[in-house]
Amino acid sequence: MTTAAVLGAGSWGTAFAKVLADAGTDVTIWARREPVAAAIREYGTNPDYLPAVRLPERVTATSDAGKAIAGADLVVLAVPSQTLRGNLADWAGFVEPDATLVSLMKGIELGTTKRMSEVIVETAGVAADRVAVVSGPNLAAEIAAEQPAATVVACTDVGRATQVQRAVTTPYFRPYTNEDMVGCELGGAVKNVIALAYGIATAMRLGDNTKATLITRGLAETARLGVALGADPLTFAGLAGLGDLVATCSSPLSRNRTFGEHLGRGETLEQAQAATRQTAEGVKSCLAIRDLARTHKVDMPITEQVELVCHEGVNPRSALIALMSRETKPE
Ligand SMILES: NC(=O)C1=CN([C@@H]2O[C@H](COP(=O)(O)OP(=O)(O)OC[C@H]3O[C@@H](n4cnc5c(N)ncnc54)[C@H](O)[C@@H]3O)[C@@H](O)[C@H]2O)C=CC1
Ligand SMILES: O=C(CO)COP(=O)(O)O
Repeated sequence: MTTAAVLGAGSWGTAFAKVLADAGTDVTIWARREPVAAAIREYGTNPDYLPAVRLPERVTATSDAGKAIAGADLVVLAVPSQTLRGNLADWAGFVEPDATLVSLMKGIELGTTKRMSEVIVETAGVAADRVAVVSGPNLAAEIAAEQPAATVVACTDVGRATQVQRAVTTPYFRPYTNEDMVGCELGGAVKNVIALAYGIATAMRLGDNTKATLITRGLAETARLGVALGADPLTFAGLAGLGDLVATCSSPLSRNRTFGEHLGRGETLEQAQAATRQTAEGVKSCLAIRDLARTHKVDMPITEQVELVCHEGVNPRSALIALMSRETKPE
């Protein structure tokens, strides 16, 4: 019998706790705010993030992270990428010696340009093969509504990947295992940046050819970076690559796409932040991904322009002109 702690009671942490419980795993969610933990315990709902979703009885919650983590076989991390290092420093001492740490996060750390699994290894002081990543086309609200979806569980230890796979297999959630951590994590992080570009294009009323071009060339630059960092190029054709990119770009549920729409309507970063509440990871990660690309001498023109629009106040129309006037080259 597997038990899990889910650290972070946002949309994905909450929906993922439901998946675990529906697969037969006992789950304790850690919520930063006690009223959220109390509502999950008493009413079986998360009023702030997924108010319409009734959580299974196997799900409970606490605002005491130590209580959630102690005894858990799976420690699932579902906080914003940029807060992970600080959070995990407080939590690492509670993690059981053979527990698997599972990252749900889709971001790259600012300053260090590290992937989330690297931050986990460093901060929790665990071997890299104890860390798994779950990534795929998994919009939280759709999963919580039990709309059929698939995902990837990546881990260099195939046994652990299979254990996590088993712990999250339900009639509506179908996980595949994969050993390519780098590819899965980059696919998840970079698609958020491309979804910002897609949202900008949507608000500018650009057509389907433009949007298909953004998806395709966005995937090309993601794969270029991935290959430079040792990923398997085939991963980018899979669920954690193309699958997640298409879901995020095409869905009005995506926070990154929605954030991009605000920018595309001419709002400043501050105005877009004020108008949106949940985590849009691409806004910060675009800086770290741009830095990573420059370090590895990888050309990522869409990411460069998204960063300029987000953080340098560049007008979306100028960004579009810059992309379209680049030197022509073979595909
Ligand atoms: N929502 C979705 O559909 C999906 C999200 N993800 C990824 O999952 C990760 C978590 O995202 P969501 O749950 O969607 O975010 P969210 O914005 O819904 O919730 C974030 C949670 O983190 C908490 N939080 C905020 N600042 C914190 C801090 N300083 N310390 C500790 N906790 C803090 C919030 O209270 C909230 O419970 C992100 O990396 C996201 O990219 C991945 C797949 C699907
Ligand atoms: O990662 C996601 C879907 O797989 C969710 O995307 P957003 O964070 O843009 O909502």
